[in-house]
Amino acid sequence: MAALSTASSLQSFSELLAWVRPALEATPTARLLSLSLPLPRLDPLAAWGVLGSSRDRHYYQERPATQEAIVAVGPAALLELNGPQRFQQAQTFINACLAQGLRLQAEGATLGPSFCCSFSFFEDVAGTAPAAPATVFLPRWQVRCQADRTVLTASFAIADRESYRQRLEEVWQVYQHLRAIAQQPFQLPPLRPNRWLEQQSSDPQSFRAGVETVLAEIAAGRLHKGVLARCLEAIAEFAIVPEGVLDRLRQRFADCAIFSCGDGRGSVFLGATPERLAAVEAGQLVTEALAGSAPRGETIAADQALGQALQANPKELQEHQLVAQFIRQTLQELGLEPHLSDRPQLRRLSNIQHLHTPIAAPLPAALPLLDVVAQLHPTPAVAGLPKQAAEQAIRRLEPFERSLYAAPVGWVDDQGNGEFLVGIRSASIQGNRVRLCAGAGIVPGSQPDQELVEVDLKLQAMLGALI
Ligand SMILES: C=C(O[C@@H]1C=C(C(=O)O)C=C[C@H]1O)C(=O)O
Repeated sequence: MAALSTASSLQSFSELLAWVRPALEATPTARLLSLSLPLPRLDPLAAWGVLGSSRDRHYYQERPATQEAIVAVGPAALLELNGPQRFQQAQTFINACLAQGLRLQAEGATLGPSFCCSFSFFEDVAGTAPAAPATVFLPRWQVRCQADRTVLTASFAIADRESYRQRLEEVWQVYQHLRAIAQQPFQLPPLRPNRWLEQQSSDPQSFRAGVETVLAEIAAGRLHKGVLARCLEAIAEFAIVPEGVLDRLRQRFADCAIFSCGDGRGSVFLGATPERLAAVEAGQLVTEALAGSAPRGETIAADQALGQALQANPKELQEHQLVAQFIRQTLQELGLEPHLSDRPQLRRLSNIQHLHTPIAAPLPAALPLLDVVAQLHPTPAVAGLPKQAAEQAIRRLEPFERSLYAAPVGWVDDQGNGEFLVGIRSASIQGNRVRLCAGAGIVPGSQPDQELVEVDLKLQAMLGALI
């Protein structure tokens, strides 16, 4: 296991070297070094501009409402994999990296390295899909922001006992650069005006027919709930700038989690999701049921009426309860004791409102977050119930590959803390081409036309933020 030492505030490169060298000498087995240094508060998008760009392999996550963010750029260690054991294999890789790693934290830098992960919706994906079914990487550069602290963590392989000096010089330079930009207000460079040249959505008639088929499967007792999505593809005149999209998303959807995953090969999957699959902090697991939707009203009175109608609508309540019960049961099967209220609250986003039940459970240290993610994904909020029959219906009825849509993206750190989001309200970007998916839950009483309206509302909100 890695040693952990601290250094009081570092003023110069020679102090950094004098701190790291003896620690490395005392740990001859270390193959990876992670170095954490304290920073003043800074804008995560500004930090990204120093560490690299959306063209690099990256994971970006920001919650504007709580001022939490993680910016992770470039791989110091990377694994791409597929198959039914992908969550467990990702955890094995993380354990192996931690076992070979030496982690050093300077005073005030009490946040360690994180491993950033993305998993596709299904365990295997078509050969043409841009994303690997599972990716986990230890970032070369990471800035983590919390309300009370900001920390740079640089990680790199130690090839031999001499070459680390050059890496350390680079770390020192980046550290100085980040400290300097923290003093300045941040603004993205102006983006050139862009426009859509072409837009094409999957056939609305085949979506309606899919909804009818799911309703027939429910009537026949093969399904309790299904979730069907539509896909929209668009081509813009110029390449879409992911940093610009994220900046817009964080302004428009400040109460959501803004995220971006890039494979460093030209594909970026980003979005503003209201849905957290699972998070762990200090031994507490937090998850939620989010299902059941209504539009926002034009006036306060109309909005409240829509919200109250949503909370009293038996069809929406059933759709929601199936999700809450599934999560409760899954956590209980993992030996946990989840707490949740019987009545869902309202979660109001700028364009839509949902039924929402927060769920929490103490999590023993022996149970990693990824084990919980493996059991929860896909919840009936994005797949349906029973899981297997719902997944088969999706494969049969959706005329496109879900890829990363509605799948888990997130991170876990060296202390077992972390967060996985559900990758909805999202888009895949490749240069000037984008692909968006959005879905809706189908239960008895669902109307194909209404589901189509709900899905299109979700698609348009995302499309409008892309250029
Ligand atoms: C599937 C999506 O959203 C899910 C479906 C919802 C619903 O049907 O009411 C609500 C929230 C999400 O759990 C999506 O946005 O694509």
